[in-house]
Amino acid sequence: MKFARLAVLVSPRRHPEMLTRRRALAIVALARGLALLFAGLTLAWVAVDYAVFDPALAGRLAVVRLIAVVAFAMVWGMPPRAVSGLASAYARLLALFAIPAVFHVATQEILRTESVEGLARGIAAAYSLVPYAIAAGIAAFPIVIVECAILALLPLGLLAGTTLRDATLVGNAIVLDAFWLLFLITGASTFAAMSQVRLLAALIRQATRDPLTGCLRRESGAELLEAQFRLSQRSGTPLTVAFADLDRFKAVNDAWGHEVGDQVLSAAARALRESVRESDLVLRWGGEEFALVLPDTDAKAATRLVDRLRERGAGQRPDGRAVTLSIGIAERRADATPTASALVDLADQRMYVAKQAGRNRCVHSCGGEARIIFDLP
Ligand SMILES: Nc1nc2c(ncn2[C@@H]2O[C@H](COP(=O)(O)OP(=O)(O)OP(=O)(O)O)[C@@H](O)[C@H]2O)c(=O)[nH]1
Repeated sequence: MKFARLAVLVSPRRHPEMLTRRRALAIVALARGLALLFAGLTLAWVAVDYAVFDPALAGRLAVVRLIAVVAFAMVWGMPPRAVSGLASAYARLLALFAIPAVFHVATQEILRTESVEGLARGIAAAYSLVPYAIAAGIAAFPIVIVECAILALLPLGLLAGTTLRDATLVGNAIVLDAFWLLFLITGASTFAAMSQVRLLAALIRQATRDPLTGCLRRESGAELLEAQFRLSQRSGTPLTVAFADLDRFKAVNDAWGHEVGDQVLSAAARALRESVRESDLVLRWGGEEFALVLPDTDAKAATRLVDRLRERGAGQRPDGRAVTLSIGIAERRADATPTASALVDLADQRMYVAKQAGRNRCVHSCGGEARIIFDLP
């Protein structure tokens, strides 16, 4: 697995915007669903308590349960857009996990002073399993290692709290077993949670990437370009689009067939992807055309991309000749383009100017010089 794909499972800071958005939506939906389920189960269990405990004890437990039910209902009903994106998802997730934690502390406090026998003892023992249930709950969410580790502190803290309160339990083999069991459940849950992230990332990748070139599909890329354009307008930062088109690509297909054409196209796309920064976007605009979106980059800085491309090359045709590209560059502020599509159109027009100037050229401004990209023998 490539490092970038592995990093996606470790920290949310390495996630592409699309994955962050989908993950946030999934976490919120799952948290709401589980909150509703737990509210129902917590309420229904009041009847079990009354059936096995004496009414005074069942009554005290019922008060705690009713408070938990209200709290779960609040998690379910939290307004979805109170905070945007992952922040909203985290708020709901933490609230959902905090409720059983507080419930556990309160019910253990109540049960600690009671001596119960028979079936009641069995039911009372179930109350001490809440930390394991919390650890298992991690598995329900598409979350990464860092997030799992933070959530795992809750059940760990609860178990440690129980142990430290009773000095006779410290170092006790049964308690050590309990910790091992908790680590085991947490490990399995973390693995399940990460698998969900991986699946989500793969599905998003499949839906948004062009399978031949690995570049963003035009539809999904255009949505991200729109977002970058608005961001750049709001923050006043530059935004450049470089429109690149392979030169005389039809001749490759005609001479060596479509399969070889596909290989040449995918090698050129790889060269483009490897020449941009990680924060840039490479869209397959159509056929052998690519739109490179360079946030926080002005037209002058974009020439560095052309320099990197010159050094790296865009691949070779089967006859050994270098594949060349014609590139048009436009920048939102300098070219005063009012919309994202106007920015792409201008870059596209300049790409045609580069074609007319003899191909293998890059054009930056209207009426500007068409600079040669690759030095050909
Ligand atoms: N193999 C392959 N060919 C493709 C694909 N998409 C588009 N093409 C081909 O790309 C070629 C583009 O041809 P033209 O638009 O004439 O452009 P060109 O030959 O590159 O010439 P200039 O752009 O003027 O330098 C066509 O033959 C398309 O069939 C693809 O996914 N795979």
